[in-house]
Amino acid sequence: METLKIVKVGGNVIDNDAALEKFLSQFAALKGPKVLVHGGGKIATKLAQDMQIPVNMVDGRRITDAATLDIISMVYAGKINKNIIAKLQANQCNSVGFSGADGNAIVSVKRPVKKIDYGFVGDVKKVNTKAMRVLINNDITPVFCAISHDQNGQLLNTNADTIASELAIALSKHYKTELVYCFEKNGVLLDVDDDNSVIDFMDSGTYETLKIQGKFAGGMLPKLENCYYALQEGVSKVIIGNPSVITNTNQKFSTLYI
Ligand SMILES: Nc1ncnc2c1ncn2[C@@H]1O[C@H](COP(=O)(O)OP(=O)(O)O)[C@@H](O)[C@H]1O
Ligand SMILES: CC(=O)N[C@@H](CCC(=O)OP(=O)(O)O)C(=O)O
Repeated sequence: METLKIVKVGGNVIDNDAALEKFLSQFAALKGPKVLVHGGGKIATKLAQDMQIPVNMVDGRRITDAATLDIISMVYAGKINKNIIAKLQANQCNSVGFSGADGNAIVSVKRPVKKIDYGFVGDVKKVNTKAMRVLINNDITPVFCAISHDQNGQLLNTNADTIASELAIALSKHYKTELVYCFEKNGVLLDVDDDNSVIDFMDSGTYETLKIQGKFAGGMLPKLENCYYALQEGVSKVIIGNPSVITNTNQKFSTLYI
């Protein structure tokens, strides 16, 4: 089976022009089949604040009312996705932008209201890989934003880390999949304020212990949940590191395993 890399890049990198340019030139140079997933939560938050629309995050997930859904659709599927595609084309990486509605790629259901009403947030139910595989097998890179749909005409906000892990799981039926999460820190840190405290290897037992000790917060919580879920569901390798990890394996990063 051919190896396919699914690379997710987070909002703090996207929000920094120089860091994004550097990352995209490194991503474009990656050999072999690949898929890019991007977040953009930080930019959506800024725009919502500028428009005086309240921002509510619970455990790293955005409560998405109708006004917020409009903002994230414009920001994720529009501004960010199209800018990334243009920059990849400038780096000779032919690419096509996707939301989960395109090619019926990611079907989700609106999260049921329990303790919290997340609004227009989708939990992934099915990933259809047909359209993306046609592209991948023709050397064209799919670039996904953090939006899914319910197949009844409704767009839904879905955490970008979840989009990446669900794509990796579905594509693992057709390729050997490696999932790489890139963000602004050097990896999963024992002390979030010390970028040198990278946990090189973390098994699921250590993860549970450190979670109880309160070592992870905010967006790191859904990120790690997604990582272990992906490993359980057939993804071969999951790593977390700063953007250079995709081309430079001499630097520190975290490898997760079950
Ligand atoms: N133990 C930890 N190690 C690294 N980052 C952590 C940790 N605990 C919390 N974080 C926070 O999680 C954030 C990453 O989550 P998030 O912002 O969702 O990432 P992304 O930019 O990939 O979307 C980091 O910016 C950091 O502030
Ligand atoms: C439901 C939910 O929380 N969706 C995320 C999707 C964007 C995202 O995940 O962006 P980063 O990777 O930059 O954090 C949000 O709107 O913030």
